[in-house]
Amino acid sequence: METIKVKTPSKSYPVFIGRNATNSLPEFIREHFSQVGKILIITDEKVAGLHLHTVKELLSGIGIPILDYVVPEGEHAKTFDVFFACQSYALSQNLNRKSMIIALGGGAVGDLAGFVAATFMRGIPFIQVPTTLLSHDSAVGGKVAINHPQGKNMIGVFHQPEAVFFDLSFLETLPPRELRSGFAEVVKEALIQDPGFYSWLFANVTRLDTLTEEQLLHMIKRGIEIKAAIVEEDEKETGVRAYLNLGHTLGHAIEGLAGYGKFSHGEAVMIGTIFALHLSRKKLQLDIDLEGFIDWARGLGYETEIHEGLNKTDILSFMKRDKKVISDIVTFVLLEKVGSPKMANISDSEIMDNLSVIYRKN
Ligand SMILES: NC(=O)c1ccc[n+]([C@@H]2O[C@H](COP(=O)([O-])OP(=O)(O)OC[C@H]3O[C@@H](n4cnc5c(N)ncnc54)[C@H](O)[C@@H]3O)[C@@H](O)[C@H]2O)c1
Ligand SMILES: O=C(O)C(=O)C[C@@H](O)[C@H](O)[C@H](O)COP(=O)(O)O
Ligand SMILES: [Zn+2]
Repeated sequence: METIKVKTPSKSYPVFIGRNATNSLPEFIREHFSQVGKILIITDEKVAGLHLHTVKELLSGIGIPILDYVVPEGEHAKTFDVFFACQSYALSQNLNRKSMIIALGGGAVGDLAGFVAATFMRGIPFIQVPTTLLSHDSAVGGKVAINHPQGKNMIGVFHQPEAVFFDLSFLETLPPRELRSGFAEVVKEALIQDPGFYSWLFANVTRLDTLTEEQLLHMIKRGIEIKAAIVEEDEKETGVRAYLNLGHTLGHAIEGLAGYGKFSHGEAVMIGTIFALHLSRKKLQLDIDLEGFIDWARGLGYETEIHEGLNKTDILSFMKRDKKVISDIVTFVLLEKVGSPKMANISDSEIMDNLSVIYRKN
């Protein structure tokens, strides 16, 4: 099993990665959280059917009552109503400040359960047990949130987990579309920080359905190392952490405007990344074979364009509420080189002019 240590000003914690990494969860809780009175596992309907019994079985011998609360899948979990229902359930089961939450699922579950943990009685500990490729990104770094109809992750806090157990065996049940969604965040991490890793991905990953466990482990580990290093330097996003938002300015707008679920998070981020690469070429003379990148993305099954139903004016208005906006100017993460990101203010008219590159031509 691989272990990566994350050290932020508010908390240091381990990330365990490997097949059956969750086998070490009972021992970790016994060793570090023996005083915990109750554990609440928050998971979604799909993951509950697939993996909840395994985790509950593992924890059955630790002598702490284990409860579970099952929420809807995907972005449907990141709503105020579901958040409130989790709090109500926790109160009805007499959880208190000596309780702990386990987030079992993908990024949506992790974001929701982490926010429930951060706010229940002003904050209790939680452990991330990610089950998607994407959640190598979401489980690390402590951004936890729910959505508002006006934007993604608008209501949230920073609340670091006590540990992350990334069990590769859970990925075996992941549908191809979810693998694709997660791979977009791997590409993002490579683009912002590691040209060698990016070249490796570009040369070696031409299909997502034939990835070996060794390849998956490599990309999850390297992705987490990159994320952890950035979060260690800037836990609360006052500076470099914003680089992890490459592709997200437009990505969040596409996700939100199309209706959550139409594009998965990673699918939308991939289109946002293509737009950011296009702007980077134009504004910062980024030397990249963008057409080759787009062909690669298409070959992996990504949509690389959007249709007229998502109109430019709505996209711009949505992006005006992005958390990186400064004095009403939309700020994008661009690249000077692969591995060298830079923040850039882009005027509304420039955004409108350039958005045409991501519209379907016929
Ligand atoms: N906090 C952060 O730093 C951060 C980083 C990246 C993304 N995010 C958020 O994460 C979310 C996207 O993450 P995600 O794609 O993992 O979300 P998700 O939790 O919605 O999972 C995607 C789908 O896969 C299913 N699933 C999960 N694990 C499975 C498994 N092992 N086998 C079969 N099906 C499984 C889920 O039920 C769901 O339908 C978005 O809300 C995004 O905003 C947060
Ligand atoms: O950890 C971060 O910082 C990120 O930006 C990671 C992103 O992949 C993730 O989607 C995050 O939730 C976006 O945050 P937001 O602040 O733009 O809502
Ligand atoms: Zn993301």
